[in-house]
Amino acid sequence: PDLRTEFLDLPLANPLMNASGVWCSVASQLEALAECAAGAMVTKSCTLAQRDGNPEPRYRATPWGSINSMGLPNEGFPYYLNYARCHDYERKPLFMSLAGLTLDDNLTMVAELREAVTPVIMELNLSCPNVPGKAQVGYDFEAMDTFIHEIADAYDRPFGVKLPPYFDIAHFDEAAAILNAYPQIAFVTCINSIGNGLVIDPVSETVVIRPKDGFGGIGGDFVLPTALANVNAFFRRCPDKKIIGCGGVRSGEQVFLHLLAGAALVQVGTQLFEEGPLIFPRLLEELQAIMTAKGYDRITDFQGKLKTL
Ligand SMILES: O=C(O)c1[nH]c(=O)[nH]c(=O)c1I
Repeated sequence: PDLRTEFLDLPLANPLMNASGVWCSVASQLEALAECAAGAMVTKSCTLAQRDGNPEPRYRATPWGSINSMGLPNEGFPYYLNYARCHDYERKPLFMSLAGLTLDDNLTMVAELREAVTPVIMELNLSCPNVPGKAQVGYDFEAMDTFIHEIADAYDRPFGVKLPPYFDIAHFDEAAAILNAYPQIAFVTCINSIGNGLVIDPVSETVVIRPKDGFGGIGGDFVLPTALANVNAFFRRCPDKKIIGCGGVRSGEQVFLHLLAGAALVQVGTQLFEEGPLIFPRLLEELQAIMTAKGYDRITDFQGKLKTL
């Protein structure tokens, strides 16, 4: 079967990529992603200045997924802009994730990104749940509208937003209404981690990560139904936009489900953290096996064709 696809008029070898934050914080990791089998890649969300992030331990894998409260550690915007300038775009598209701590910081980064002659695709992260004292924009619809309005004005190209999971139909409706008011938003990445879960070790009777009394974003198997719901909810509500699926992918089957639910591309987070970039050839093989078994020759044969009862 043919796994080739395209995104914003760019050809991709396949619809897979990393989730922002995983295996993409420093040049050595970015170079590994550039060389691996994934069809695209994205950088760690960055702030204007370098950040150490939260105290460790701040990430833990569990049998059903992961919990993290990294706290937005990153090398700072100039570092990732420099990588974007050096990236080989013939090899695969590069997305750059921005997560400024304030609207002004985002506007400063966006203005500089606009001046930089690079075909990088901006993914605006509105959903970081782990910066103490910063409520995430994705759950404040007024702030979300303002952020997007100002950033769309300051930027001259299509871009996307990384959203948190929503759980109420009224919130899907309200968030989609905001996004649909901005044609410049070409894609929506659903979902970021499910914020502020709590993993407790029954033996030590202790939380498993240090920051925020053990509260952190949940990823992995546990979030798959919520991820698929958010992908499909925005796929139905934003017909003029692409949806990038993220959440709960550990095998070809979940890639297939995200594509069926309407995803154009599929990001891998927790399982990439655990397995490394060699997960991508495995996921591609497993996806191809599923397509062969079902008689699908290409992604468009089933993409977005989820059936209801
Ligand atoms: O704690 C983090 O760095 C982090 N962790 C997440 O789970 N999602 C995010 O968007 C971010 I910026």
